[in-house]
Amino acid sequence: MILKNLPAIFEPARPVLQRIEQAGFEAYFVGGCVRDTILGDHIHDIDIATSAYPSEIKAIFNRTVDTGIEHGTVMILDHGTGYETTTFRTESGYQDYRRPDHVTFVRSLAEDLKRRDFTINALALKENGEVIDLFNGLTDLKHHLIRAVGKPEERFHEDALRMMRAVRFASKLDFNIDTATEQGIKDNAPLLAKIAVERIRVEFEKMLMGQNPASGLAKFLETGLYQYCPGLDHQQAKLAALLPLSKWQLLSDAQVWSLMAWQLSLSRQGISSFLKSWKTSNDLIKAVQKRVPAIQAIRAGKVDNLIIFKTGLQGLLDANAVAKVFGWGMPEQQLREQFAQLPIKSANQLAVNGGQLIKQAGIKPGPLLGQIIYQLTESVVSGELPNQTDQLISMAQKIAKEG
Ligand SMILES: Nc1ccn([C@@H]2O[C@H](COP(=O)(O)OP(=O)(O)OP(=O)(O)O)[C@@H](O)[C@H]2O)c(=O)n1
Ligand SMILES: [Mg+2]
Repeated sequence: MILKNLPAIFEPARPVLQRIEQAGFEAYFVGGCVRDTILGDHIHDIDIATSAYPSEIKAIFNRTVDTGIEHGTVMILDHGTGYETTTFRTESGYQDYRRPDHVTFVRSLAEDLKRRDFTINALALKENGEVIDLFNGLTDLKHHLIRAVGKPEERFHEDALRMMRAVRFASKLDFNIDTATEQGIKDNAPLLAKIAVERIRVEFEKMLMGQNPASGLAKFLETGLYQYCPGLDHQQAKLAALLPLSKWQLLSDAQVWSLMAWQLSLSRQGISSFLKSWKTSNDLIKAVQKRVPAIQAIRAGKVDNLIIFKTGLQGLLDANAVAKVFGWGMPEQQLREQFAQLPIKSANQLAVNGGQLIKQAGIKPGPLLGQIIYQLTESVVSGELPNQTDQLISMAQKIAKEG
């Protein structure tokens, strides 16, 4: 197969490959960028593989950075753009199911491609548009099939994360998984326990943000992979309840994890421990804790000023995206308008601050001050009280007297 017009992203990289070839070596675009070009999908980055050793690449180009030289990766800097180039390699060992004990540089493209995960990811593209397809990746692309290169078990023993990649691609591309490959995942699913949770998390998130997340999730359940993921091992029934829902379109990790927290009925504390077991950031934990009550409000048709204020616009839109999965979504424009009409949109817009309450309302610093500010904020947000300094101060004095 020859691709006549390569997407624009390849153009500036072509001279880089040409220079490697002129120096007597081979160089190809490889991996996801070739797959996505043939599918006509968006390409987010370009990977280059070459027969030249790192030292040889560094001799050809003036400006390079050693980004992963022990694995054969060197970044070539060309007109302000960096191109990651990796020497063809074979790997051996894999005693821990996640990284090779030895990386050996080789001169043969075939040797390099045969240690890649799936046939659709083992295509190579020459600078002139010629596609090298040694494992029938093109046929599998046409038939929408994810198939391991060679023996599935060997590929999954080399890197157990590839089992998660299979279900991620099934969702992302809306592809099926070849029967032998799927059997390989079932047989080797327990090896996922060897993989760092951060790496699993990336694949899990991408799975739920794909074109057909319900299909990816179904395979994640059928193969038993879920049993080796934090907090999901006993949740088959709740996860399976998501499968009949068809209107998924999640766009961010906050949305993905809010859906999980909602579906698993997690409390505020439960969200924190669940997400800590997935090693997410604290910001994400806070974001999910904000979004779950908003999902509840949307579902109940009780989206009042207070919940809008507490959740914030982005949080509301995320909660609504999750609610949509269940068919409860509100028109986005309505949420935007309700937010726009809030008397104040953040706590610092309150017409009085702690210092003023101490000086002008005679309130002592301490927990009561915090409570008063909270009550004033609530009254202003809900429209009971205008956001005017004098009115807020007299209200504060009244609360202090009564409290
Ligand atoms: N566990 C892995 C990870 C990657 N690869 C190979 O390295 C390429 C690049 O990896 P990566 O960028 O992680 O995945 P892509 O397939 O490019 O998908 P995307 O970047 O779109 O997520 C893959 O296509 C595949 O050939 C592999 O064989 N095994
Ligand atoms: Mg990639």
